[in-house]
Amino acid sequence: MLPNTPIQFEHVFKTYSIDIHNKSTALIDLSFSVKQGEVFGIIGPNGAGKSTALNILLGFVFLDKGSVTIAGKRPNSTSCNLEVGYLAENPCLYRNLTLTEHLRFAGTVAGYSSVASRKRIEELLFQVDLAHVANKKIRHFSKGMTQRAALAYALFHKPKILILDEPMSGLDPVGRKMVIDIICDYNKAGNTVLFCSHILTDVQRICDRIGIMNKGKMDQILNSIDITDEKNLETIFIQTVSR
Ligand SMILES: Nc1ncnc2c1ncn2[C@@H]1O[C@H](COP(=O)(O)OP(=O)(O)OP(=O)(O)O)[C@@H](O)[C@H]1O
Repeated sequence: MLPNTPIQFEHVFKTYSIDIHNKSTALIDLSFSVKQGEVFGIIGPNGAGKSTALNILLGFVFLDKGSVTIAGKRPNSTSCNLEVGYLAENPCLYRNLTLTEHLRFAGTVAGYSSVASRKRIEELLFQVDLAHVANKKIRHFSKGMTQRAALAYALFHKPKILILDEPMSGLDPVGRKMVIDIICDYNKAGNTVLFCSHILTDVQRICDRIGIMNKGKMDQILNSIDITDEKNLETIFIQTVSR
């Protein structure tokens, strides 16, 4: 069972050292939480600290001060990794392996038997609509197909929490819709989603709550239900980041 607050940032600070004299401040007192079963979208201008926040949550980057929990545990602990799926902005799949080979590997890592793994692969190929290219090498995939393949890989172990960095970037409208539908289906099954994106239309369409990050902190959190249309979100965004 996941806690009611599967993701929590409390007063998180992060500064990168660029060289011996220069530092770059990414997060300044970042606090927010994501509730069980919601889709939470983070938007914000370039350099606001969105990727740094996700990287800390996944344990790729260490925070300087504050605390972060995911699935009630410290980032990157073995028990929390079983609950978490992650899709990077530019997923690193092996160009010379097929999608089936990737998924079989995910099954082995997740401890599935070969029979259970075969069944799960079939389900996922159907879900991401890639059964027809299951045995093609990833290097022959388009950007949209690669994104869906990576999503299948991230979902293999049925994580309760899905983290996505710019999941729709670079996709055409059909590819975007497919990825959005997969995320929405996954959420309807009771799972929690946190993602960051620059595409306000998509954020508006799929999120329960939207956090606007600016200059390393969470400036405000909006309930999607209170935003009448996409223009409205754009206006709030621009007002927030130009303060
Ligand atoms: N590895 C790094 N080394 C040094 N500085 C970094 C590093 N990663 C990020 N930064 C700095 O931290 C700040 C926040 O960057 P971050 O990538 O988290 O922002 P972002 O909101 O994800 O931006 P974008 O929308 O452009 O992806 C920026 O000033 C950036 O230059």
